[in-house]
Formats: sequence, C-alpha cells, structure tokens
Amino acid sequence: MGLICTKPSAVEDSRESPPKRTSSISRRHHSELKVSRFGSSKREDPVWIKDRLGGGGDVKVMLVDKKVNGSMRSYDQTKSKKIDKAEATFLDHLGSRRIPNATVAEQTAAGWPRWLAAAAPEAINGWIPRRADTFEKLNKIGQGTYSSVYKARDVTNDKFVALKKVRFDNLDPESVKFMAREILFLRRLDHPNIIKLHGLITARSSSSLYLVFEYMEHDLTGLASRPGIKFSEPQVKCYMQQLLSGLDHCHSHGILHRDIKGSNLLLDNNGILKIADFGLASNYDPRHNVPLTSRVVTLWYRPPELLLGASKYGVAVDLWSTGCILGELYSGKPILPGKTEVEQLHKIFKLCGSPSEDYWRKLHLRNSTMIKPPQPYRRCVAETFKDLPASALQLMEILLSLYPADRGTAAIALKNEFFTTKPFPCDPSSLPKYPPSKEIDAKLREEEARRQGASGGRGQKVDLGRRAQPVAVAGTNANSVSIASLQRGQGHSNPNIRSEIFNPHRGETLSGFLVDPTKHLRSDKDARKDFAEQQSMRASVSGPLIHGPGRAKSGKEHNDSFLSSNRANLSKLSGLVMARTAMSDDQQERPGPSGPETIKPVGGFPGSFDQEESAKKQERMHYTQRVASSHQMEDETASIKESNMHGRGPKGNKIYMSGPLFASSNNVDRMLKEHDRQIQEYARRARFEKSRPGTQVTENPTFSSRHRAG
Ligand SMILES: Nc1ncnc2c1ncn2[C@@H]1O[C@H](COP(=O)(O)OP(=O)(O)OP(=O)(O)O)[C@@H](O)[C@H]1O
Repeated sequence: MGLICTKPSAVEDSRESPPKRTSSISRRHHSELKVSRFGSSKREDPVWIKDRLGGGGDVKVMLVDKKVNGSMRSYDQTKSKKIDKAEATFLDHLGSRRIPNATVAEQTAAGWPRWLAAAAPEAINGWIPRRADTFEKLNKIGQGTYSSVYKARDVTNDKFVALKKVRFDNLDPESVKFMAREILFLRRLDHPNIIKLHGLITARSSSSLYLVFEYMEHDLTGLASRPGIKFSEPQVKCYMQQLLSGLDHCHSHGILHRDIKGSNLLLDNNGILKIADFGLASNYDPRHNVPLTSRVVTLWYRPPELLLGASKYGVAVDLWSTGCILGELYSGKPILPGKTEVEQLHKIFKLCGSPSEDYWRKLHLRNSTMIKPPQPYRRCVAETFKDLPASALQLMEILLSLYPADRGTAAIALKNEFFTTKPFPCDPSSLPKYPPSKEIDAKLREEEARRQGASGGRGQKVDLGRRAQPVAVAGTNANSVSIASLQRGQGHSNPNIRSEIFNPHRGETLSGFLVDPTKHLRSDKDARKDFAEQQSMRASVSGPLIHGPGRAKSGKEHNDSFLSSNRANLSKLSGLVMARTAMSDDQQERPGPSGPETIKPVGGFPGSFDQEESAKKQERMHYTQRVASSHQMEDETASIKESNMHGRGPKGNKIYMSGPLFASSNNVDRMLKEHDRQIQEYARRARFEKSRPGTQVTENPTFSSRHRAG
C-alpha cells in the first residue's frame, strides 16, 4: 500500500503555496503542466497550468477550461470566499450530492486518486498532491487514535515537516468524506496559533493519504511530562493566550474544535503554540443551533453538558477544556481525571458544585434527572486551587462554569485580567528551549522504565498510564532511548519506530519515501548535539524558571492515589479519546426521530453518585449492551462507526470506554460480534506482548479506527 508517484516531475514544485498577490492572471507568466493530459484524451479538456508570480518563487496552480472560450477557472486557495462556500456546501451535504464526473476527471488529471476526487473533491480543490519521494521519512513522533505521525524532511526545501498518515477506508466514500473534513477545516483556518496544513501526499494509484504539516518540536503533554519541567507564570499565560487566540479564530470561523487537550496543543522551539488535530472539529452556526453529537472531547476535558448528553452546544465546550488545561498547567497534572463518564461527572460536580434545578431545565437535559447527585455539592474551585494566583483562579472559575453561557467566549477570556495584570504573558521567543518532547516520548519513557523495572528491580512496577516518575526514569530520555536502541538495532520498545527506520521492505509504511537510515541516526544525534550546544549558549537567555505554585492537596486527594501519584498527564494516554464520529453531521442533517431527543438511557444504569462503585461494576456488566447500543445509535444516523476503546489508566486500572451515558436501543447481535472481535484482538495483542521478553501487557488496545480502516 505504498505511495506510488505517477506525476511528472513538473508538478513537484507546484505545490500548495498560495500566492500573496491576486493580480490579474494575464499579467503573469504561466506554463502548462504535463500533468494536464492525464486521464484525458481530448484536447479541449481542462488543463492544469502553473502560474509563476512575477518571476518570484510563488506558484499558483489553476485549471484552464478551454471549452469556455479559454477562460480560466481559478482553483486558487486565496479566493477563500469561493472555496469556503464550496466547503460549507460540502459539509452541509455530506453524502447527499453527486460529484460531477468532470470534477473527478480534473482532479484525477491533477494526480489525485479517484476515490478521493470522487468522495471529497472540495478537500483537494486547487491543490496538487505532493509526491512521496520528495520527502525523507524519519522517525515516528506521534500515534493518534486515527493516525500515525512521522517526522520527515522535505527534500525540496530541506525543511522538517510532520507527516500524518490518516486511517480511513478508501473504498468507503463515507469514510473518505469524514476524513476529508479535517483537511477542509485546516484549509479554512489561517492563524499563527493553528497548525498549518502544507499539503497532501498521495498519488493516483495510491490508497493512502498523508497530511503534510509544519513540524512542531513538542506537544504540551510531552513537554509537561518531562521530568524537571515546570512552567513559570508568564509562560502559562503565554500558552493560554495563544490557545485562546487560536480558539477565537476557530470560533469566529464557525468551527468548534471539540478535542482540546494537551497532546493536541503543539509547540515549536520558538514558544509558539498551535492547535492541532481537527479530526473531531465541527461546523457551528450560533444562529441555527443544529443538534451535534455529545460524544466528543476526550473524557478528562469534556464539559458536563456533553457528559449529560446535550446536543445543542457551542463554543463553550472548547472553553471548558481550556479551563481544564489552565488548571493543569498550574498544578502539573490533570484536574479532572475520571475513568468513566459517571466518575467524570461526579468529579466535576464535586469540584464545581452540583447544578441547580434550573440547570437541567435550561440545558434541556430531560433524561439527566436520573443521574443528579443525591446530595448537593458546594462549589470548591477556589479552595481546591487556593495556591493559584488570584487572576488565574478567577479565569478558571469562569471557564469551569457549569452553565455553558457563563464561560463566555475566547475573545472575552483574552481580555481577562489574567492577561492584563502582572506578571504579563511572556513573549514566546523568550521561553526556554527544550529538547524535542512528545506524548509518544512520555510513553516510551514509561515503557523503558517498565522494562528496566522488569529486568532489574523486581517488584518495581511502573504503572501503565503514569507519566514517568523521576525515580523510575533517572537518566532516561525517551529520545536517547530510541537512539540507543536503534544504534543497537534491537530492542526498541516501540516496534513501529524500529520497523519504520530499519525495515525498508515494509512497503506499507516506507514505499515511495526516500530512506537513509544512517542519515536518520546521524541527523537525530546531530540535532541533539546542536541542541546541547544551543542550550549552553542560551543558558543566560532562558532565565530561571519561576515555578507557579503547586496545587494544594487536600487529605482526600492524598488518599486518592490516582490523583496524587501522577505528574503531569495532559493526555489521552488512557485511551480516553472519544471516538470520532460523523454523527455530528448526521445529526445536523437528520435531526429526525433517531436524534438525541429520542435516545433512551440503557436500563440498569446508575442513578446515584452514592452508588458510584456499584455503578462502575454495573457499567462493566452492561458494557456489551452499551457498545451495542452506541453503535446502533450511529448506525441509525448512517454515520461512521466509532472505535470503542478500552484502555488502561494510571495505575494500570482498566478504563471502560463504554459509550455515552445515554444510548439508544440495541442491535445486539451484530455488535456482540464486533465486541467479540475486539476481545479477540485484545487477547492476540496480549499474547504478543507477553511473548516479548521483559514486557508486560501494557498498551491500550485501541481496537478499531474509523470504519475499521487499515
Ligand atoms: N505538526 C506536527 N508536528 C509534530 N508533531 C505532531 C504534529 N502533528 C501531530 N504531531 C504529534 O502526533 C500526535 C498525534 O497527532 P494527532 O493528534 O493529530 O493525531 P490523531 O490521530 O488525530 O490523535 P487523537 O488520538 O488525539 O485524535 C500529537 O499528539 C503530536 O505529538
């Protein structure tokens, strides 16, 4: 399933850069591309032209329709209005539209695979695919639920990029369309605090797709989990300001992110934060409050209204997650790490107080009365975070409001005194430079520590899902671990990394890309050396870390080993990512009888927080049923099937991702089968893990992807 490059080299440099100017085409120099005749035998068929702007480096690709008196139809990204409209149309009518054959022909002529042109032409409108052999694929830097992310070098300009290989089923147009939403959202957004999509790698005969992004050295999860790193107050403000600016841009463009969490907040070495991963994003129009799925946002960052099944929501969901990030940046650990949806709600109500009667009514949460906490909780955000600076606490109180409307907007939050009082947010460029750190590094550290525990200190168990403890990882750097293992050519804890680099015959992942393993090693090592040198040079520049106050721990929290034993863990590490689903749009399109209003709670579900423990047990018992019913709900809305994820949380405790609190009725047989398949898959993985010397069964078995795509 490698990437086969079929386009002539003339296309290579006519990539994605939109021209800065929009002067008349006739004044510019343009040349016809050889690619123009692909898939077309007729002279009058449209042809692609490459338009060089004023002899400069900027290149624009257009389609010339010779049939219409030689007029030009521009596929220029800068004409955003036109494209926005097309994108909006696309998103509004997913699946309900026939793509004109001419469009498919044009796009396949430009080098796109037919499955993509036929299912999601707007996503690739005006772009030409990049060729795989113009990239040198380096190491794996991220593993998402729906993707693998690699560092690579763009050989055309000698820059590092991140290649995100997205998982979907190219034979299923719905799956392709759903995947393409991420591309459309990314193309619509243009802001310094939002990750930039530079292009796409695929080819006409390819069945896979890579998204080409600017390369970011860190994600917030990876960075915060590095032993010894603590953020200063101006630094926290700097990150928060950037996060809110990026969010404000999304929201003002009618896009909800719906998966704000540390591992989706990327940082470069200049301290710039960019919001990434728009795979769960959705269109949002405050004037037409169409129903959306509540099954979004990673559990720990999910607002109460979503946990309670709200289907009409807006920007406030992202603001709640932002409030969680704020607390986490100060306290160095997730502030609401629930293991189940019930526990998550319980934690929220314990911290933010139980909602008034008014709450359920206002949010139209009719069914939720069954899970109202029996005794009222008092809001205790201020007490819990009493060590936080007053302005931080005040912003947190707002962002963690139970009433979505009280959270305000990102624009309002940016004017909060948190940002306007001293110490002010620092300039990103003044932030310390850190060695590359990713969430995946943290996972590697955990694995390495676990291995060391297994081989050396017997009984020194390192729990899965924990961020590495300094004692457990002394002297261990995930990157150095990788390199050492690679140099030995053996025993790397992450089989993907090893095989990506050393197994050029593994066509699936490497085919089409330039490969030079020795170079990879050298360049990684050199990068580290460079970094060390930079660090010693920068020592006086980076300044001391002024540590923000730690979070005060109540006695209760001390008893809560889950909370007290962990360092920063901003992550989806426990498989807590809500499944991606096209349901939002399905619901938007079809709010009919199977919509959220009619979704019924599954029988036997807990009705009281007092029964939390038994609730968990019951939830386990009802797991199969709920998997079934949640799947059914999506089936009913003709959506992409979700992955059901089991995982292990901190301390190795199993996480039950069992679908929403409210689910619809069953289609049990089929779903039981799927469940069986998942169990078998888990057992298979467990056997595999066990068979590897010195390993425990640790990884989260993430069973399926969108549409079980390969
Ligand atoms: N542009 C980038 N530069 C560097 N690293 C990146 C980049 N994009 C993604 N990554 C890394 O890859 C990880 C996974 O990427 P991403 O979140 O986009 O994938 P996903 O499959 O959508 O994940 P999720 O399971 O959160 O939905 C990120 O947490 C990050 O560490």
